[in-house]
Amino acid sequence: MSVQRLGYMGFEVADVPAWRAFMTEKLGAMEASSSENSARFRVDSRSWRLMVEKGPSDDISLSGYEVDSADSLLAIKKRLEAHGIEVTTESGELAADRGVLGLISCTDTANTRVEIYYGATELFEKPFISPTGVSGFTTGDQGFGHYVLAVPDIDAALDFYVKGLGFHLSDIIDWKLNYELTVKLHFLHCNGRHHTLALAGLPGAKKTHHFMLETKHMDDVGLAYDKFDADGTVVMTLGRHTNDHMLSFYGATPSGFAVEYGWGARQVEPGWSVVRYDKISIWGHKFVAERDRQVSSNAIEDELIDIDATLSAPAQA
Ligand SMILES: Cc1cccc(O)c1O
Ligand SMILES: [Fe+2]
Repeated sequence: MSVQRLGYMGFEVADVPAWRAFMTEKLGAMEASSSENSARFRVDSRSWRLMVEKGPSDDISLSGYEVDSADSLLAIKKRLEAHGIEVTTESGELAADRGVLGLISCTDTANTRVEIYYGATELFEKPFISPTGVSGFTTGDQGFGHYVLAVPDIDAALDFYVKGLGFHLSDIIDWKLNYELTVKLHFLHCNGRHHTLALAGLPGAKKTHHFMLETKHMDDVGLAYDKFDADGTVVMTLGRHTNDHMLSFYGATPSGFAVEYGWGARQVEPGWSVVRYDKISIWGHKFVAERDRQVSSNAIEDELIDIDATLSAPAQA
């Protein structure tokens, strides 16, 4: 028994209002609930997929993995305990808070909380409607998206997620970040999504490198790209990945890590064989330096203002 799909994620963020605006106005997610210190968001028929709670870390607070039944939940609990991982059976109150029928939890080797549940809440009677008109997000059996974590001990993390939770390796990319630093990225799948989780052996200030949402139409990506470009928050330009062939860009979140917004990924098929890559992208995905971001959006803005001034100037006598 292994985890079946990524059901939800939680982030601890310093600025909840900024995240409420970011999730709805930039990513086109639907606000499910909010208070002064927390908010939850929908991207499909489920009652929620992303949660932010006020706190200083500006980093991942938990991941929530789904299994299909009470029996599966018991089976994964036994698998984890047999692997020496301590598992907590969570209270009915916390399960009710998550909107699930059964909930257990453990902690990964980088001290990140991992929840496993069955019986999430579907809200077909309250259809998902994107506030920015996103056509829809690719979720369902593939879970709601993917995320990349920087971990201090890659072998320990792989043992937890592969031997413990039952992930399978899709492929490896040796990502040459600069002349001195090449990071080995391990891409892991637990369903047809090419990767639900990627691990980088890279002790960093933050655990979260990015989380990813996949849209149903390519134009959803372009329309979102323009929003990030307009306020200078594109972190990596449009590009297409070598391994999952996703067309995507990366934008800055209010917490300093990135969001990847993509479309058109290929899935892991039966008989998939592990390969390796030297590049993360077939084309594109160029880092946008802070200076360039500001210049590009301001320059465009200035140009538009000049054009307006010209158009509105009184005709020369
Ligand atoms: C860095 C990176 C490389 C390949 C696929 C991804 O989704 C990704 O984020
Ligand atoms: Fe990604």
